[in-house]
Amino acid sequence: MKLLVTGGAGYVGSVCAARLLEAGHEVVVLDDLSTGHEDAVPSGARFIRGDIAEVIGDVLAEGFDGVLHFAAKSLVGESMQDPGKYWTGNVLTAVRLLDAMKEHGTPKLVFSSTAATYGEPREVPIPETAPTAPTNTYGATKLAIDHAITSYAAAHGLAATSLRYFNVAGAYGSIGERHATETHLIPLVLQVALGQREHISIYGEDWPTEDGTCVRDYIHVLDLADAHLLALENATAGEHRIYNLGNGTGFSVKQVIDTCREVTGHPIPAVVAPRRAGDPAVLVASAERARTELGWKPERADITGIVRDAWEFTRARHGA
Ligand SMILES: NC(=O)c1ccc[n+]([C@@H]2O[C@H](COP(=O)([O-])OP(=O)(O)OC[C@H]3O[C@@H](n4cnc5c(N)ncnc54)[C@H](O)[C@@H]3O)[C@@H](O)[C@H]2O)c1
Ligand SMILES: O=c1ccn([C@@H]2O[C@H](COP(=O)(O)OP(=O)(O)O[C@H]3O[C@H](CO)[C@H](O)[C@H](O)[C@H]3O)[C@@H](O)[C@H]2O)c(=O)[nH]1
Repeated sequence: MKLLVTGGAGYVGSVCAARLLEAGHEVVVLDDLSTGHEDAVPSGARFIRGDIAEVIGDVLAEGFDGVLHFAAKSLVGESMQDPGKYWTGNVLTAVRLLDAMKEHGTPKLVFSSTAATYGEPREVPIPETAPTAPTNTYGATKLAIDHAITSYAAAHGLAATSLRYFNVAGAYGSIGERHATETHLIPLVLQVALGQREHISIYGEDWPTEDGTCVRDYIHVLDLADAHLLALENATAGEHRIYNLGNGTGFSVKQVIDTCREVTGHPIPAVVAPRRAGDPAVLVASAERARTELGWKPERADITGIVRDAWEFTRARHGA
């Protein structure tokens, strides 16, 4: 297939672009480099630098079999302080993309949705049938896009899939997570091991969990990439399917820090800090639907392996 990967200079998009190329697809990456890096775009992909909202019509006019839409603003805190950036950057941009796909007859879409569409869970593990009540603007914009996709699929015959990622982690060789503004736990802990940070702050030790720290479902970015390939293969015209992607196992913040200590051999000082606003205590996915309908099976669920891949990537980038 000839595929457009928006956000293919970012963390998840660049890993997925590399895997799509390996699977024999033709890949064009569209990215404005607002948070991405040109050198993360895999060498076999054609790179177009531009803002989707401005150039998507011209780009899709050349004819594509599908779009994988990773591009987004995705900082939860920023989304609360500057919501306009998220409603414009995420929702308006996605509607422009959907209109251009309709105009140029692009048949398939895979969209990066998020666990943040559910908000505070009422049941754990979280199935796709759980109520969607986002607790932050980022999640609200992703949910709005999911709704837009549902109606475009029904009205215009789009074959669409939303993949709701839980906590993406790990790396694929030299491609990994390097956000200029890093908020994610594992890369921050690894910065301590590198000596770039003195300690890691644990956001709350009084949560209703076994060790008092928040529990999350960490999914290897390569397992995520596999799900994108399966979603492309299994999509049906006129349908919008939604799948949660996680391992179904939760790890606490303390367990993650301990794993990082074990993998890096660094003591990694940790300091207990106040809770971070908007954090649910436990987020764990039920990915049963992806398993049964897509035949997806995460192969790299082991947290030590996930951290090891992230550490190898981080160490190699910093020559440590
Ligand atoms: N990383 C996670 O844990 C996680 C979890 C759930 C969902 N997601 C979603 O997955 C996707 C990828 O996340 P990531 O961590 O790789 O983020 P990222 O910031 O590394 O990548 C996003 C990419 O999109 C590009 N971009 C943003 N707006 C654009 C625009 N208007 N036009 C063109 N390019 C644009 C950026 O330059 C960047 O390269 C996002 O949609 C995010 O919301 C990520
Ligand atoms: O310095 C830190 C950073 C994080 N945490 C904790 O570590 C856990 C994981 O935090 P991340 O920021 O790595 O990830 P989130 O669970 O907040 O975010 C993930 O889930 C969100 C949905 O809630 C979004 O989808 C987001 O993109 C995705 O990365 C949370 O309990 C957080 O409080 C710390 O204790 N200290």
